[in-house]
This record gives sequence, C-alpha cells and structure tokens, in this order.
Amino acid sequence: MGQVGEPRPVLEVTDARCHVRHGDVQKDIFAGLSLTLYAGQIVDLVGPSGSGKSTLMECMAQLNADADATMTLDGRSADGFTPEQWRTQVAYVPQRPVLMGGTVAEAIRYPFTLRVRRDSSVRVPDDDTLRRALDDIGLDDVELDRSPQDLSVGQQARVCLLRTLLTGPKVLLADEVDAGLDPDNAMRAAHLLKRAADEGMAVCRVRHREPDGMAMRTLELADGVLTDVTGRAAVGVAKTTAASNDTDTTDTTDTTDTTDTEAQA
Ligand SMILES: Nc1ncnc2c1ncn2[C@@H]1O[C@H](COP(=O)(O)OP(=O)(O)OP(=O)(O)O)[C@@H](O)[C@H]1O
Repeated sequence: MGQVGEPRPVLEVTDARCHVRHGDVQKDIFAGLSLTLYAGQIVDLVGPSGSGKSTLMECMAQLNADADATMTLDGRSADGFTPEQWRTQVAYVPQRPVLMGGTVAEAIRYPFTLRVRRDSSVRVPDDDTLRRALDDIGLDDVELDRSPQDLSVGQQARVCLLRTLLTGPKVLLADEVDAGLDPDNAMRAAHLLKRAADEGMAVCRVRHREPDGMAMRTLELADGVLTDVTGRAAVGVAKTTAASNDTDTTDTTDTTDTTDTEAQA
C-alpha cells in the first residue's frame, strides 16, 4: 500500500512523560513529548545513549510503570483498552527479547496462545508460513524444531521481530532490532519492516546505525526534547529545536536515506 493522499494517523501520543526516582531524588527522563505515527510509514527514533528512546517506546506500549501519556489508536482513547489489549495493537520488540517455548516454531506461535488473542482474526501461522518467513529474513539454516536458546543473539533478534510481525499489530515499535546484525541481515530486517509498513503498519525504530533509506521521518530525542530532524544532514544545516516540542508533522518527504542524523545527535 503506497502513500496516497494524506497520511492516516494511527498512534497519537501527547504529553508523554517519565519520572524515575534515584534514592530521594526524582528525575524527569522526559516530559511533555508529543508524536504521531502514521499508517504505512517508518519513523526512526535516534538520539544519544540514555536519552530515553527505549523508555519512550515502553511508554507508547504501556509497558513502563513510571511513564504515562495521553494516547489514541485509530482515534480511540487508550482508556478504552486494557494494557494487554493495547499491546496486541501497539507491539514493542525490545533490545533484549526473550523467546518462550522449546522450539523456534513454538516460540513464534507463543503470542497466539495468550488469552488476549483468543478472539483475534489473525490466523496462527502454519509451518509453511513460518518456513517462508524465516527464509525471507536470512534464517534459512534455522530449523523450526531447533531450540531458540541455541540461536545466536542476532538470530534471536530476527525471530523476535518475525514473531511480532506475524501477530499483525497496527503499530510496531522496534528497539534496536538490527543492533546485533551484520549489514546484510540488518538490511533483511529493514526490508521486513518496510514490507509491513507498505501493508499499512505504522513502524517506529530505535536505531544507532547509519540511515538505511527506509525511514520517512527521523525524530531525535536529546536532553528531553523530541525534534524532527528529517533531512537535516541532507541539506547540511541543523534545524533548530522545535519550540513547541511537538513533532507532529506530516512531512512525507523521503530524505532519510541521505541523512546521517546519528552523527549529529
Ligand atoms: N526504572 C528506571 N529507574 C531509574 N532510571 C531509569 C529507569 N528506566 C530508565 N532509566 C534511566 O532513563 C534513562 C533513559 O534510558 P533508556 O534506556 O530509555 O535510554 P536510551 O535512549 O534507549 O539508551 P540506549 O540508546 O543506550 O539504549 C537512562 O538514564 C536510564 O538509566
């Protein structure tokens, strides 16, 4: 599905905030952040280590007890979902994922066994589907009956990404899923996400690698401020930080392939 006409907002986040306590001291990781993720778009979230990128993703997936935000999904308030229901649609793939089950096939099918998915219209993938999906992502040497614990970290990361994609969420939050991969396999993972976006998923990636041309927008989180830096390096001039701290832009110009936002973060 290409981008025809106005992009459709899927996840709208306003006033995202996270406060943590270190002993007696309360610290704001971030506060008052706003962003919108659109159907069919990949957005990259970049920024210095420790700036709060993973925490912001956890906040969007309602996974962090110290974080909160006002959110809507396809126009419906998050208040109308249980956290479990929310996470079937706003899925987070963490940096260090865990694969449950005795075999790779069981690990990928595990989410389908959860009570919250019992009424889901998404079908449990059969062996042929799993085989094709694994081959697609460069895991043709990984047998379905292999123990997931025997896989390398990079292989586990790709299996986790696949597992989540097969559940068909509306929003996928991928936290450095290509961090442990060589360039070829990082590109395979990127293509997998691009295909999901082309089919209408809203994808947000935390990345520390060079831009790979897949993202339509790049947001930078630094010093508690979220800034749209799409195309910044491409034009050779750093944009000034948005005073409103609101990155809800609908700029669909695909310039990220030449943008090295990481170098400027
Ligand atoms: N539960 C917590 N208690 C205290 N501090 C926390 C907690 N969770 C996160 N932090 C702090 O919040 C900050 C942001 O962490 P986060 O992992 O979100 O950063 P990041 O931008 O994703 O970093 P990286 O790029 O290295 O993965 C860090 O300083 C971290 O130590």
